[in-house]
Amino acid sequence: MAKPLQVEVYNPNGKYRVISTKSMPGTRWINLLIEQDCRLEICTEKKTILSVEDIISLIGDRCDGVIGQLTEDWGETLFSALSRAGGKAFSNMAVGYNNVDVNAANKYGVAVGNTPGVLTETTAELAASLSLAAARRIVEADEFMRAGLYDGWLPHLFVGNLLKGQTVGVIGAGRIGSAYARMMPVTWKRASSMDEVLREADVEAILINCSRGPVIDEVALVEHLKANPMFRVGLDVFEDEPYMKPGLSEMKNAIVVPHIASASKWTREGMATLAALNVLGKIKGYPIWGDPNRVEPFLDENSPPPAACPSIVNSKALGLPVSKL
Ligand SMILES: O=C(O)[C@H](O)CO
Repeated sequence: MAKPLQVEVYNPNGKYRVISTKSMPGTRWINLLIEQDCRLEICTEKKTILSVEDIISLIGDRCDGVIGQLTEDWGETLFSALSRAGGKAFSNMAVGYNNVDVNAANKYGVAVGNTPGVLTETTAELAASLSLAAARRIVEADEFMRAGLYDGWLPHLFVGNLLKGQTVGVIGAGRIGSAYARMMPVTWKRASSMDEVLREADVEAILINCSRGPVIDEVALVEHLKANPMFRVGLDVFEDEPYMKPGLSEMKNAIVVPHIASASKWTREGMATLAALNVLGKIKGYPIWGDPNRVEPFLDENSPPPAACPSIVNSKALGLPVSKL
């Protein structure tokens, strides 16, 4: 029999059993759960990505809710295991939920939470940082310095692109894309189609992806980077994460970072709190918050959070009531 995974247990006599598949930033989310009579088990296994079998063993015979991560495969197998254990609540600690089969969750009556509203500015700041770093070749220049190659100023040394006054093309200008456009030292306007974005944008020579890896064909991108040394890319996410397609890591005109767009302390602690409150709210039978992007009341450390689930993506399918707060 497989060895049980290591867990850290809080409030062992709590009435509701909640699992978090990973340790998450901050402590408020832990306190909120234990104050509301939850026994919290946090998986402390060293491996980065837990398998479906690992999570089944964490769920065990009785489990009221699970807080999971975007690296996990939440499909039919896990939702049926959670349902068999009596659980009706799951939340991703992420705004994206492309790792979740929502239809399978609906089939087993499990609410699926996510964490919008708290990532917008943090993600936009990383996208802006990547744009500026790519335009001004900061990573290449840093590597050059550290390698001891700088032996004096030269007219051609690391010449990049000036962004001021250019037009940036944002494909998918929702909350994050719009915040990014406002941060950039460029002019911007709304376009009506992808073709118009590509026709009008000057910053086409720099491609930034802080959404999900599969929106870019990474093999084609590597070929394009090889053929066009002046084309630059800043990637936070990868087609086959955590792997990069062959050749990408050798490209000097690519900046690659490990999916850290939401990685500010405030945002990550907020995501943990929202994910915990999604699970807690469903366990307690609370209604669903009316506007999932208006999350401030849940994040105010000086007052108790509203008695509501901050964001449940399948609330309509499950017929869950909406909060009047
Ligand atoms: O979906 C999300 O929340 C982000 O990708 C995490 O950084």
